[in-house]
Amino acid sequence: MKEETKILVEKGEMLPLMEEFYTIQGEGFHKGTAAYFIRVGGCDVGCHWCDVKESWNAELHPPTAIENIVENAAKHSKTIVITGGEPLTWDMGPLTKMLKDRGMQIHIETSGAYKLTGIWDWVCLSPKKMKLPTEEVYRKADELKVIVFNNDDFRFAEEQAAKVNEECILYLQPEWSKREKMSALIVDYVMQNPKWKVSLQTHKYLNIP
Ligand SMILES: C[S@@+](CC[C@H](N)C(=O)[O-])C[C@H]1O[C@@H](n2cnc3c(N)ncnc32)[C@H](O)[C@@H]1O
Ligand SMILES: Nc1nc2[nH]cc(C(=O)O)c2c(=O)[nH]1
Ligand code: SF4
Ligand SMILES: [Mg+2]
Repeated sequence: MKEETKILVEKGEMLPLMEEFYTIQGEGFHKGTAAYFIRVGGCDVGCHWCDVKESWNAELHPPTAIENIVENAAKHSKTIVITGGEPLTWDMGPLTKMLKDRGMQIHIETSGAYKLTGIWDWVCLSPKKMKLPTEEVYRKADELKVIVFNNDDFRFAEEQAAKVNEECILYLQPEWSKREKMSALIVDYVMQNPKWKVSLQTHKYLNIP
């Protein structure tokens, strides 16, 4: 990478862009809502069941000027979801400011493992055992979305729920490869513990991105 590009990426003025697509938010509180997704490359959290491992290596994704990202997004939707990879690997300040200046609603999908940068209308925190969220993101999370891969994830979910703010909406989402077994367990758990709600990856059932 050219030195010049590296500096712009460090400042958050260019970002390694994996893909961008207009679709329906499949998960969590805003499921069913049309939104433009910006998927930024780079993540070293290392979830073994991650459904987008191609995003991990930032070097495989072209550094892209945020002006170009914003221009494309503006053509499609007022609701923007920034995901990855782990978007908080990078300084989200410049991108989110530019999107806000264009009057957009901006949501983030994050593990919360790194410093929370950027201006957000909605923070979806999906904590991971290997790299726990920062204290700030627990305070700012609008929804907590815990992925359930095995029984221990119910314990982990309660531990994480104890750390988020009072208004945060609590979701349990089955890990996709275990969806049959875990969906049944989640249904029972939510009926026993109704502060939780079920979240499914509805876009996968709809066969959309
Ligand atoms: C691919 S991640 C990218 C954003 C960020 N790194 C994170 O983990 O929140 C987007 C969302 O998909 C969830 N996810 C990833 N792989 C999954 C799987 N196999 N089954 C269910 N949810 C999954 C993550 O927990 C997260 O909520
Ligand atoms: N439709 C759709 N909804 C999503 N919600 C969160 C996603 C993500 O990968 O961050 C995602 C995704 O990849 N597609
Ligand atoms: S934190 Fe997100 S992108 Fe990174 S490995 Fe885990 S699910 Fe995948
Ligand atoms: Mg996804």
